[in-house]
Amino acid sequence: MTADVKKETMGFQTEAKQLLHLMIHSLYSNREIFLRELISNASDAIDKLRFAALSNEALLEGQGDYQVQVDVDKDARTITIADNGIGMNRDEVVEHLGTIAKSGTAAFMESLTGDQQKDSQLIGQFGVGFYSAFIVADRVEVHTRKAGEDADQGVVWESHGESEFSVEPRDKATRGTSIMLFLKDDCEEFADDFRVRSVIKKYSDHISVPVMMLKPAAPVAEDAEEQTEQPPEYEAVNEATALWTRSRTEISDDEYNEFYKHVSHDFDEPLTWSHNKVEGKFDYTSLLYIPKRAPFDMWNRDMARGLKLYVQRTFIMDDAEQFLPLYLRFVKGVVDSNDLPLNVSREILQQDAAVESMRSALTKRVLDMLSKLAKKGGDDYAGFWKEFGQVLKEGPAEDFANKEKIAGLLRFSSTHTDAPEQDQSLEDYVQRMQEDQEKIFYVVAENFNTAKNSPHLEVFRKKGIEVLLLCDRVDDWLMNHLQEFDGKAFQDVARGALDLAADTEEEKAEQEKLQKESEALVERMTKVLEGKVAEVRATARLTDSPACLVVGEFDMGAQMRRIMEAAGQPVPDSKPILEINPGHPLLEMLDQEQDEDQFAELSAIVFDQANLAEGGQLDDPAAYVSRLNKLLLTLSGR
Ligand SMILES: Nc1ncnc2c1ncn2[C@@H]1O[C@H](COP(=O)(O)OP(=O)(O)OP(=O)(O)O)[C@@H](O)[C@H]1O
Repeated sequence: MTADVKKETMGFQTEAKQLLHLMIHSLYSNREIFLRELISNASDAIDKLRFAALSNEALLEGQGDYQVQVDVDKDARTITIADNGIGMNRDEVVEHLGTIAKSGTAAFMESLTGDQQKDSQLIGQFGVGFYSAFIVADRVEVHTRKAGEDADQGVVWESHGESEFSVEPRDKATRGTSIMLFLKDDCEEFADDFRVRSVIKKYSDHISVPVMMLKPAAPVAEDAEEQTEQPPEYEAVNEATALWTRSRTEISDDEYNEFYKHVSHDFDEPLTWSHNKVEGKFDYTSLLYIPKRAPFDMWNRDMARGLKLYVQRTFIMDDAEQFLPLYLRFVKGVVDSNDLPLNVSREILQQDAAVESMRSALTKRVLDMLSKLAKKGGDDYAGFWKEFGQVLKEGPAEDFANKEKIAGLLRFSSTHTDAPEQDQSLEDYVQRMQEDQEKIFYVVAENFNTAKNSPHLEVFRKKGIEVLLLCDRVDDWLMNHLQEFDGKAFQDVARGALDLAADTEEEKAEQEKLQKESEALVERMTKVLEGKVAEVRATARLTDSPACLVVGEFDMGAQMRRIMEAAGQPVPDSKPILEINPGHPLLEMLDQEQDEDQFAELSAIVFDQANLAEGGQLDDPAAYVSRLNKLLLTLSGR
């Protein structure tokens, strides 16, 4: 049987085809990155073998020197990247090189705009990987064989990067993967030894395995009588020590940046990083990065998250999620422990006391790194907040111990600026607090405008007291877990009775008078609104609006109630309190109304409007419209 008979041609998965096409076009101006991607994959494959060999030495086939070898052939216009890593069997080749296994790929494809510049950033963030070979090559041949298997289990995968690829068996004596790129006409620079060396140096210096290239031939002496054939000699082109093991002072920003791209598969540079060696009870090194941009799948529950775990410089696993809490899931990097056993598994990590203590130290590190970024000023922290603020807001609920620290990192919009940008810190707020103000006030609403124009703010605006304007979905939940900051309690302005310490004695007396005078009105309204409200009471918190709704001190906030209802969750049955502004002409009119039916109608309108003003939904909107229409008609006397 000839090899041809076993050759099979297959089609790329639709998403893979789209990605290939887009990548070739949008990344062309940055095409040298294909080398970084292929060397990064080769190094990952070696890491995987090194780990597998810990429990099965036979996989090494007696050859434990790991390396990546890069060969160029100017005449044939090819470049070959070969590794002696884990390799792939036939099924793996088809799966890994013919499909994209990442969850959310289809949604990602839909988010592409067709605008080259924007798309190239998105694609970078998605991770370009193996397919980047087709930016420079019009034909790619992958010859691979899984470590530990026989030579006749070798496979060749080949494609022109259009819609199809083929696979066929071919013997391979050595384990690992060799990728040969047949370069496009205008990419022959990548068959040039000097050019390739400089690209490797630039992108792959930090890779811990040596990347070998043929040593330039020594000049042959003219009087040499007979030229003897020397076996080709290879030399390492990169530094080949794991970057995090080197001392901070020796590492340049460029090297940190490139290493980030290797561990994160991000195309962009990181926002900041923190590199630390810890000695003492536990010995470990960590290198943690904050990305500039949120990954496309940050809200996907199955997104890959966590750090790359090494034990004594041996790669153990990707996405070790036990080292950081969920609300810091955007952090990328490496942790290398000297204490954990080499055969550590995910299950062991979950129960290990050393891991627990590393997790709390690493969490502090990240929070400190963010505080530093925030203190530095400039746009960096604002950029961070825009991308990851929503995730950080999950923090106080998840991480009780660091609540105060996280609170210091939060940013809000507030009546101080009245703008939707979330750029005010609690520290700023506290500094601006009035002399006898004891609480930090906030309002939560569906959206920014509803928050900003909330009737609950009227008295605060009048008195010049700042209120935080919250309108993100997580906000009600966040505030349930944030009781205080800097010793000052938080107070929802739409919850419970309003007690402003800033009120003067005169104002307090005035309020009491108001309560007394409106007793009759309150009683009448309570009667006609029975079943709809828990209570009706007069308030001094309104200046322009006739009424507003307030939730009881211990009841669920209105926003939380709406979210839970939308999610089909049962919500406890609690009724709002209607607070009225007796000085408002509408209420004065109501007070004068003798006709009890008319009084009931008007009261119902006041109640429904208070609900609408805070972004609520009416129980019976049609009844509201009909009441209002009846009222409008009386205007024209019909
Ligand atoms: N040199 C190699 N040796 C062994 N397996 C490889 C090699 N190169 C690629 N693979 C396999 O193919 C898969 C797909 O590679 P690809 O580079 O497209 O994506 P990735 O490395 O998983 O992530 P990213 O797209 O973010 O780089 C890899 O996960 C790996 O399983």
